[in-house]
Amino acid sequence: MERAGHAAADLAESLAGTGGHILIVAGPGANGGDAFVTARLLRERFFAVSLVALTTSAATATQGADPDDTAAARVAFVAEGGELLESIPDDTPWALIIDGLFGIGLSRPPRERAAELISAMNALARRHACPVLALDCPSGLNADTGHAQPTTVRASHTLSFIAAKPGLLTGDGPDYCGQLRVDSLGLTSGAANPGTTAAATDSVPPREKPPSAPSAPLISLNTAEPPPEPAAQGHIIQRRSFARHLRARASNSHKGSFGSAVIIGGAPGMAGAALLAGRAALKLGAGRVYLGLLDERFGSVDPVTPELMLRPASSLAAQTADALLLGPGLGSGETAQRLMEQLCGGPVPLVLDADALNLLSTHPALAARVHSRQAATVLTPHPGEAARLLASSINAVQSDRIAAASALARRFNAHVVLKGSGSIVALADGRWFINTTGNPGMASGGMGDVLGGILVALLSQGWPADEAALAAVHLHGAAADRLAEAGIGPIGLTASETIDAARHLFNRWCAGAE
Ligand SMILES: NC(=O)C1=CN([C@@H]2O[C@H](COP(=O)(O)OP(=O)(O)OC[C@H]3O[C@@H](n4cnc5c(N)ncnc54)[C@H](O)[C@@H]3O)[C@@H](O)[C@H]2O)[C@@H](O)CC1
Ligand SMILES: Nc1ncnc2c1ncn2[C@@H]1O[C@H](COP(=O)(O)OP(=O)(O)O)[C@@H](O)[C@H]1O
Ligand SMILES: [K+]
Repeated sequence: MERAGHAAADLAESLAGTGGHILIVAGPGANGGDAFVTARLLRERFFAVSLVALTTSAATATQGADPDDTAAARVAFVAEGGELLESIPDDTPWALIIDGLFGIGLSRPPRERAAELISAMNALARRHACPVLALDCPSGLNADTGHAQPTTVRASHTLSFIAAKPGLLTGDGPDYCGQLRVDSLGLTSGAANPGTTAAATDSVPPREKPPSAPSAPLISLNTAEPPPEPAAQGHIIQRRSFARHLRARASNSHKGSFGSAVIIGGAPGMAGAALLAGRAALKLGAGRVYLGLLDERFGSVDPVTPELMLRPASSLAAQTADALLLGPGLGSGETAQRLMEQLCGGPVPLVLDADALNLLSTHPALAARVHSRQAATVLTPHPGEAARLLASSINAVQSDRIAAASALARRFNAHVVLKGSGSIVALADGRWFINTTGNPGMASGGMGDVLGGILVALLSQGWPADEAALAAVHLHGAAADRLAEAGIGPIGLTASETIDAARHLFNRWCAGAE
């Protein structure tokens, strides 16, 4: 706690500037303890500090917390002349607000005085245009799941202690955390999270690079259902998670060296989805890309990308493929269903997206077939598709994205990419990862088709399915981030532009240029 307070005071000092007034709100548990230590240290550094505690009675103040640490921090603050205020002083031009109300111990929605303090912090930050520093986790955000309560602190900066928590990186987390920074507090792996390496202290801007520690483990708290062995382990996806497959091409290679990707979809009115997937597969290096369109009126050539081999979908069922993507614009008619039945049992890696997932949710026999496949399967649902597959609601999926993705991975014996802000990749063996690349510019039509195309391209080039899923998700988001940094987005970013950016980045990664 003392170390947490020091780290917080250092950051607060840089955020508040000189001579500013700092408002600190302290809760009843150890998060409040961190706030008392921070307040004491900032007073020692001559800042004007106003500290408002949720409970001012020492007896109730330590309930549920580490009573010794929190009480000692409170006593030390008061002993050095600090005052516990009942309410937030009026008319103070706050330079910084520090939220030390709740951290990982939030156990119910904030109500009454707790909710009032959170609302006041948010309102004052808006009124004074001042930064809000959340200690460990913005109060009201579930640090396990990324689900925000209706009353949650909207921080501009979050300083998370020991390691990042999953809920800071997915769902509502990034919007409420602002710039995320992780301080390991000097703890080594064993102390932080047995069996993992320590988290780094690097600054993590929202939606961008995670801490650059070797494997950036996350503290996994209590995801709903315990997964099968090996024990579930949360990590942030980093390039090193799949770097061993990033390599330059051998000179003596030919198109057969990079596999055939087969993509089935494009029912009448939905050819665009399959074309986007096909173009992505081509530009991410598949040796040959066959596109089986259900809309047979479309013709046999895509004039924009004549390299794609367009075929009637039914004729591709027997085509030799090294990897298969089923679903972009597939529709849910009888032909789609028949093709699914034909192709699901095959011995090659299979990606199921979009309508293929919807068919899976309504046809138990197909689901059983997918579960018993010999080759790897990757499912790429967005939250709506995940909800249908789980016979649940989008709200339920979004309120615990890790649990939802993990449940699907178990149910279908597949690797699952649950898309959206902070995509979750849950692997069939129980491990799960959070992706921190990507931005809201990706909330545009066709972006998911591009992900499917990137994925099938990597699979056709022989990548193992688990690492292909991690790499495709990471690359897809990183490409969109690159474009947004260059002003091509987030507003108006298109799926087609993301394909070209992904190709550029992938080539640089494979060449070791970055
Ligand atoms: N575990 C560790 O090694 C460290 C923990 N630290 C801090 O400790 C925090 C966790 O401490 P705690 O476990 O005490 O948890 P918190 O301080 O997050 O909150 C727990 C307290 O809040 C109450 N509470 C929860 N939800 C409430 C609600 N909606 N309305 C009113 N009261 C509510 C609980 O009854 C309990 O008293 C971390 O987030 C971090 O800030 C740091 O000091 C660094 C080291
Ligand atoms: N706010 C966001 N932040 C990060 N990534 C996003 C965001 N919104 C969408 N994406 C990504 O964009 C893609 C959208 O996929 P999907 O919803 O299937 O789109 P479509 O059906 O139009 O192809 C997914 O990879 C998803 O993770
Ligand atoms: K907090």
